[in-house]
Amino acid sequence: MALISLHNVSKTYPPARKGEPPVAALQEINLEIEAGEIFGIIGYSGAGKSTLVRLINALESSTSGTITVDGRQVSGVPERKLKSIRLGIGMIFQQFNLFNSKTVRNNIAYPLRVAGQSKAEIAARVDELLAFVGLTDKADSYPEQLSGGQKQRVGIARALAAAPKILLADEATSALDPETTHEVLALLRRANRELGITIVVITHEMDVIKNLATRVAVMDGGRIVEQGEVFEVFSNPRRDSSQKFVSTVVRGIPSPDELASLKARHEGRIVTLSFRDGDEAQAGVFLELAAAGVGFELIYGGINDISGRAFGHLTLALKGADQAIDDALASVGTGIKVTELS
Ligand SMILES: Nc1ncnc2c1ncn2[C@@H]1O[C@H](COP(=O)(O)OP(=O)(O)OP(=O)(O)O)[C@@H](O)[C@H]1O
Repeated sequence: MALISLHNVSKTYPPARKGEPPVAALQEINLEIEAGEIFGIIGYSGAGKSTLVRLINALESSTSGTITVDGRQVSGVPERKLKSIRLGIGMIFQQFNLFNSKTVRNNIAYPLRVAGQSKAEIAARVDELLAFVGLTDKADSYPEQLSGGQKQRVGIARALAAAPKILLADEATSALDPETTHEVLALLRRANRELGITIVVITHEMDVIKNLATRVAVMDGGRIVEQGEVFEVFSNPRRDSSQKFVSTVVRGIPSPDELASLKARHEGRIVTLSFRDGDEAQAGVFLELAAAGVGFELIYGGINDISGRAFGHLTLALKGADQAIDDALASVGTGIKVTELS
């Protein structure tokens, strides 16, 4: 059974003002997150990501549907039973949410104190966590003396303190610069690999999903519009909203402005060929075009590497008789994806 499972989950909020319709924040969500994976949830602001997180960690209840976490039902359960479920879930946040009046050591110790551990147990565990996140020398510093990346490392240590099975990262790198983001992502990968913790990453940053997650769900308007292996969703997004996200980080797809400029500079019909690792037709494409008497010029392109697999997009300007181009594209299109850019 999946570690986190949502079945037909919906969440409706009452309207902000009388006479307005209720807010359907989540609609018919079906999601299974397996133990040990790093699962990404992506979507624009208002898509429902934070609501989904609040349902998973039992801070709010769903309007309908069932949610189970680590084999236990979360939906429709009395408050006193939710405490132990919440203890099994660590959280990190965009704004770190550290106690500014406590030292790094005491921030990390906080959940252990709440759980009633002894002083000696807490001291030993905090030392272990400080070493894990590389902040042993900052144990007695206060949050304001730390950089953003260091603050998030404290946040991660605190979230890991009670050895939860699940870590929810809600926009955890959105306030950080690219280099620091990289470091924090490396630490999360290490927590997943070395501690076996399941990580759910909520973000609007496609780059984070690309570099961290193994599977992803794309949310739009309270629904999951697409989900699958990151490589699959990135190399062949099936829905418009996923395509929009993916095109922001994938190399080789011209933006609308770039396409306009390409069209102004090149004659002929413009097509993008999308290749993926293992597409056998790749090598034959250019031979096929040449054999059909279609001239081509390479005008745009790029290769991406995700989860150790490659995919890419090459944009060509084609010259020749329309019929010859149509026939060649139909034939090429049986082996790889061809998109004509109009
Ligand atoms: N407590 C609430 N009461 C009423 N409406 C809410 C509440 N929380 C969220 N909403 C609405 O539910 C929808 C989804 O919001 P949610 O915060 O889950 O989206 P999000 O994808 O996390 O966005 P962001 O990235 O901006 O946090 C939005 O229309 C939001 O206005």
